[in-house]
Amino acid sequence: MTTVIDGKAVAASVIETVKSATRTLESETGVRAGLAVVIVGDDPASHAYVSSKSKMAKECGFLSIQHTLPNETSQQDLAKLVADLNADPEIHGILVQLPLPKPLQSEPIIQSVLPEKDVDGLHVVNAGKLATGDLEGGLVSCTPAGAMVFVRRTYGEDLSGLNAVVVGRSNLFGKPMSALLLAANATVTTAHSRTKDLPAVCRDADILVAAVGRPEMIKADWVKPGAMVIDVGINRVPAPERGEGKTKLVGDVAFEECAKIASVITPVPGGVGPMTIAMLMANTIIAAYRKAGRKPPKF
Ligand SMILES: Nc1nc2c(c(=O)[nH]1)N[C@@H](CN(C=O)c1ccc(C(=O)N[C@@H](CCC(=O)O)C(=O)O)cc1)CN2
Repeated sequence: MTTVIDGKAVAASVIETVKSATRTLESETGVRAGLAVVIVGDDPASHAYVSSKSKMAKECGFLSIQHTLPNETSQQDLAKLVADLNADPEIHGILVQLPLPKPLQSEPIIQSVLPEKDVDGLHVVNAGKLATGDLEGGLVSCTPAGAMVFVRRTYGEDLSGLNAVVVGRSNLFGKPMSALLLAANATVTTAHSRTKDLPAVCRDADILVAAVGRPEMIKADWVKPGAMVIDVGINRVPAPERGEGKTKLVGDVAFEECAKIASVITPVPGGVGPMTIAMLMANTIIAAYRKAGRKPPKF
């Protein structure tokens, strides 16, 4: 029997932990966790994600601030906003929604967020801590942190003896996911578009993670029987079967056929996606606990 992970349910359990930790922190120290989310431009998907983040932050009991800036925002004005948020003692977490509209450059902005407020986990200090196996001191990028919750709930804390293959090497997902799996003692391969015989490499994986952005690229014969398959892709494709001009979301994994081979699999939608926002809340409460000199909860 294949287990299809219910990402919404797991995310809801993470949010319950965040809510309880928020109440404890406020009642014991008077500190209310604060999250600032910054969005530039008018991309509809980004606006939807940011609204969900701001709404969820309120539900968690945080001070939730959203800065919505126009397309024409200059690099300097955006940098000034980040500097102001860095200096604001009520704000424990800062997230700049990506991608930024052209010609804005995201990297200088990401690196200007104070590492201790970088709840996206993208600052080189946080990426470096993760790369050196320091999982307690830094903040981890939200989507891989969420995928690791699924892995821990399936296999436990120690992945010794398991082969993990991560297809994709982005800074937002592939690299931190590989580092997290390695820190949990898995034998990790980071595969990408230039990997030779990708299907054969994937077939070796006990844990196969797909983050390539190519609809349904991973096929059933790429999957080792009994493997755990985590799909991080979110691709909107035409769905003429639903009516003229209709679309649907699919992952990077051909779900129906791969579900017959895997023992555990995540769906799209409803798998890793909801964990991204839940782990942003988790990172914010971790940052607030650290600022207050308290030991943060574990997720
Ligand atoms: N600064 C950041 N920018 C972006 C990130 C990020 O982690 N930090 N990730 C993505 C977008 N994203 C959050 O920002 C995000 C993507 C998807 C989901 C989600 O819940 N997806 C649902 C489907 C949603 C739909 O119907 O469209 C799912 O998979 O079930 C949440 C957050 C890029 N930018």
